[in-house]
Amino acid sequence: MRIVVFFEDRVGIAQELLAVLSSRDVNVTGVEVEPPHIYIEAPALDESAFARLRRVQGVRSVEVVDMLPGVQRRLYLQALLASQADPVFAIDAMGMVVIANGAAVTASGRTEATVLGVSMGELLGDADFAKRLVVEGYHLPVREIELNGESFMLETLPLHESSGRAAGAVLTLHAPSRMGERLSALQNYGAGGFDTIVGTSPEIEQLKQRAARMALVDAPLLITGETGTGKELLAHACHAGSNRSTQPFFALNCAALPESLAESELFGYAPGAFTGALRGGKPGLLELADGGTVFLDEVGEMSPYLQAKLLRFLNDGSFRRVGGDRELKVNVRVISATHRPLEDMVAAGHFRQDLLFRLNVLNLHMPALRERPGDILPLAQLFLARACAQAARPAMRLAQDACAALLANAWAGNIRQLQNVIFRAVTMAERTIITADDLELAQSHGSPDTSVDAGVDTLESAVADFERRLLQRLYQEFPSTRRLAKRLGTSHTAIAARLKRYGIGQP
Ligand SMILES: Nc1ncnc2c1ncn2[C@@H]1O[C@H](COP(=O)(O)OP(=O)(O)OP(=O)(O)O)[C@@H](O)[C@H]1O
Repeated sequence: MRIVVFFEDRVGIAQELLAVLSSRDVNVTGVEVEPPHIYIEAPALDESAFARLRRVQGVRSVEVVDMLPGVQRRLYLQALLASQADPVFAIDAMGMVVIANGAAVTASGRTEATVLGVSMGELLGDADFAKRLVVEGYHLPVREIELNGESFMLETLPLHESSGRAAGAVLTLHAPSRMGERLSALQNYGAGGFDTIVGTSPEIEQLKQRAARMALVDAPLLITGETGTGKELLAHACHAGSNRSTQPFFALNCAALPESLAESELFGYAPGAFTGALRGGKPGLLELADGGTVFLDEVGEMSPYLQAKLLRFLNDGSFRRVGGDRELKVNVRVISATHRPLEDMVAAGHFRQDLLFRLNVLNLHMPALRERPGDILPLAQLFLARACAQAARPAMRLAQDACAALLANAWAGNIRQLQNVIFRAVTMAERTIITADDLELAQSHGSPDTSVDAGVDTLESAVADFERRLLQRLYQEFPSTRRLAKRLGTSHTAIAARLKRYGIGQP
């Protein structure tokens, strides 16, 4: 049993409370003092013990609680770390690993026990790592590193004790292809609003005007558009421009999680819902966002079961936590997004028509980048400035041939791809002028599919040609054999052999 005693702050009161318990032979197993509260864990306390504690001078109340706050914070911290898709290490002032999240343990290719306490330099195969950390004040500029044969962009956040003394750092390892995305997320979300949506093309201006009107209507909104066009950014801007702007905004990518995890993330779970669950249960995003907005990305990927549960929530605002029997009601605006044609999915029986009606009360369409070429260079300039700041490089500029190459590219991966191309160019460029050669763009400009049947001799050569172009294109987004193999559902060695055959990614 855990209790919290709320007291008037006076010297010695904590000891007095513990003395009361020890005089009653209560075996106290945990104590946390956070004046004016003391939290106590003990096997069992009867009413008379409660009454006795309440009689101690200065005690205002004694209540039962679910968890000691320190334990709760630790559990939340663990859950927070586990929810991070990117590897995160916390290291001490000597460069030794103190905490590693699940992704970090996996990326290191070791077990948790053999990662903790090991020097980060050893993991990175860089004997001078700790020395450099100290010299640079635990704040290294973003740079590419290798962990267990895979490349990452390393971001360092120094940690200081309250006295100002360096206590170590938190290291986050981002896949190079996602670094630009992260930069933007960090910098845009702080500001919020439609001004964060860069672009002056008539298409985007019109969209922003419509979106600003829709932001104020408190009804579900569906955003359609190709992947990487800025749907999440638009969703956030709609939240920031709504009457809910001071309330929370939470996003869930329905494609990234298996059904059971997506369900508990969204709806939460009740105490004891499953083995390994937090004792007191866990609120889901809908509860946490009460009064605010939940953004459901890739909503077309939701399982039929979750579609039914979401539909029920949209119908009357109520739901149950996983394993819970209590009906909960919250006031949350749902903004969803998809790059899939939901009408076709309805026709094929993969998406519920009634759910589509509910989600699609309002709708906005994000145009692809190639449909608004006027926005390419302003966006490139924005990402260039951000990447230089993040990578601690002097200001850079785009040469004319680089601008021409950017304008001629097909941008199958849209703005996210543009962001990644610029970020890589900044980290790799030797000089402060970025030329077309510094940009890792696929050779074939224009629509990637138009020339598939041109000049085909044999099926074999046509397939090889397709394979080469596919890999060239995907390699920009997944620039490591391991990731590319995962994306294409094949083995690491099969991809490595093909990349070698087509000379992709070779110096
Ligand atoms: N108009 C814009 N101005 C500035 N940054 C943008 C703009 N549009 C998109 N971005 C940035 O491009 C990246 C991709 O955008 P976002 O994640 O919003 O796309 P998405 O359509 O939701 O992608 P997906 O469908 O893959 O989830 C983000 O980092 C975002 O901040």
